[in-house]
Amino acid sequence: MSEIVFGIHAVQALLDSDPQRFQEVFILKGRDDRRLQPLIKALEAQGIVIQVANRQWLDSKVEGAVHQGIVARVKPGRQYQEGDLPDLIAGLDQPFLLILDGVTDPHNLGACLRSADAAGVHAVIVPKDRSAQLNATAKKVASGAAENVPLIRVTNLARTMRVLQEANVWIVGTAGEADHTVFQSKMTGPMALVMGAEGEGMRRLTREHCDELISIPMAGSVSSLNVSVATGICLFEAVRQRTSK
Ligand SMILES: C[S@@+](CC[C@H](N)C(=O)[O-])C[C@H]1O[C@@H](n2cnc3c(N)ncnc32)[C@H](O)[C@@H]1O
Repeated sequence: MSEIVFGIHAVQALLDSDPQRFQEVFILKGRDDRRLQPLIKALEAQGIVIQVANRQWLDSKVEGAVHQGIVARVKPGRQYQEGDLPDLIAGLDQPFLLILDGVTDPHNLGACLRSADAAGVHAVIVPKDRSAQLNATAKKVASGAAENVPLIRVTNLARTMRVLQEANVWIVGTAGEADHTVFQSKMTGPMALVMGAEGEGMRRLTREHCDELISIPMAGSVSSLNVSVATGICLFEAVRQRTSK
């Protein structure tokens, strides 16, 4: 079994975090740019096999995404299971979690993972039957974050939310119409932020299981933000609060 990782940042991030996972790397024939060269050198220094491939072959490996002239075949990373969640939380002082209730676009999943990683989120939770796959595109957009942040797929999201609440995790849902804004919310303790689907937002049951609903104030004519943008705003407001003395 192997997975594909592509793009300069994603390959670099995996090399930094877990070089043992590389099986082989393919670079575009004739590609000789300044951004790729240091990465090739670093890969070679780790003894990783590098081969040259033509554009058509590389394109065929990445589902039409932009590979920036580099595609790696790697061993699968650690897969987290639903049963890992209680242990993961138990080991944390102040759990900081992100729940994506129905984000189905791999670009959005990747962008949310990237923001989650940057914000120091301990795990991202998604419903098994209602989420984008962590495919090559999501990993590329995540820019290495997919290798770092545990992604946990759960069968019944409402049940998982109850488990989190029993562990004293405060669950903050997001909805454009909520009266309380993200800037008024207190996000300093153990918490899980819940984001909704691209089209319909959070499901009714998910919404009902939230302890609090917050909105991001919208000043213009558009009624909502892209889910990954909204994720970044809410996570970093939480980071601001959690890190200010
Ligand atoms: C494109 S929006 C969904 C819009 C949907 N029509 C709704 O009413 O929720 C996707 C997700 O991004 C987040 N989001 C976008 N704009 C937001 C805002 N102004 N306030 C809070 N959350 C927002 C929410 O998590 C939402 O479920």
